[in-house]
Amino acid sequence: KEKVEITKEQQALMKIITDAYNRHQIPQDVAKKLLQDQYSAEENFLLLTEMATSQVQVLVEFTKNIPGFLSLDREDQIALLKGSAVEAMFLRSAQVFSRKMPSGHTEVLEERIRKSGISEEFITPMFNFYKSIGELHMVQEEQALLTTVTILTPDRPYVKDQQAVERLQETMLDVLRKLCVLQHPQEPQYFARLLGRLTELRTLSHYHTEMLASWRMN
Ligand SMILES: O=C(NC1CCCCC1)[C@H]([C@@H]1CCCCO1)n1c(-c2ccc(Cl)cc2)nc2cc(F)c(Cl)cc21
Repeated sequence: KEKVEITKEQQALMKIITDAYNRHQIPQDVAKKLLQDQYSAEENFLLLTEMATSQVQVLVEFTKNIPGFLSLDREDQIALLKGSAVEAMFLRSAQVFSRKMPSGHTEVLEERIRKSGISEEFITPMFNFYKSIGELHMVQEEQALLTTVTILTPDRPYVKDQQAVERLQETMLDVLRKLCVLQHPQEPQYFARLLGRLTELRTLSHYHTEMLASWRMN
């Protein structure tokens, strides 16, 4: 049973990434808005586009704090951002949905999103993903590292120097793996479960264009 230990450098790396992740929250809290008022399908669609747009800006700022990211080829940086923006948006939506809320709030939030205009066929896979993320009860360091690992996916379209991205992603995966072992000692397969969510996330993201195109406007 090897003793898992996070090195000083890995500790520092994790702090930089987690602080950056927490700093770059979405300006106005979309969950609060949805809990306060009931919006029409058009208003919900507008809210989603506004949120997604501000999320992209947040993502760009966040990646600047990923050690090594700015040393990548500039065009590769853009390819990584473009390739991960939708996944990062769904991952953040899942994390917002899974936040501990006063009793009854999550149910209201779910109901409002179910009725927001999204086509029926996408509701189930989307909430299955949100609930599978919620069940992991990730600590904020794990959330930040999981988003970082998603951004640093080497096989995004148009990435030229995949090796350089792979090296960075490996560095982050090593920290995440150790963190999972230390945070969830009772669950040796926790890290594997976490990575399995990234596969589900990629599938959900394939629906994104169709989800927008089929938004049920009145
Ligand atoms: O604005 C949203 N998410 C932002 C995106 C940037 C990061 C912060 C969260 C959307 C909007 C809100 C208005 C109704 C329709 O869903 N949203 C989605 C969602 C995302 C993609 C599509 Cl195509 C459909 C729905 N899932 C959510 C889960 C949630 F818990 C909350 Cl609070 C909002 C959620």
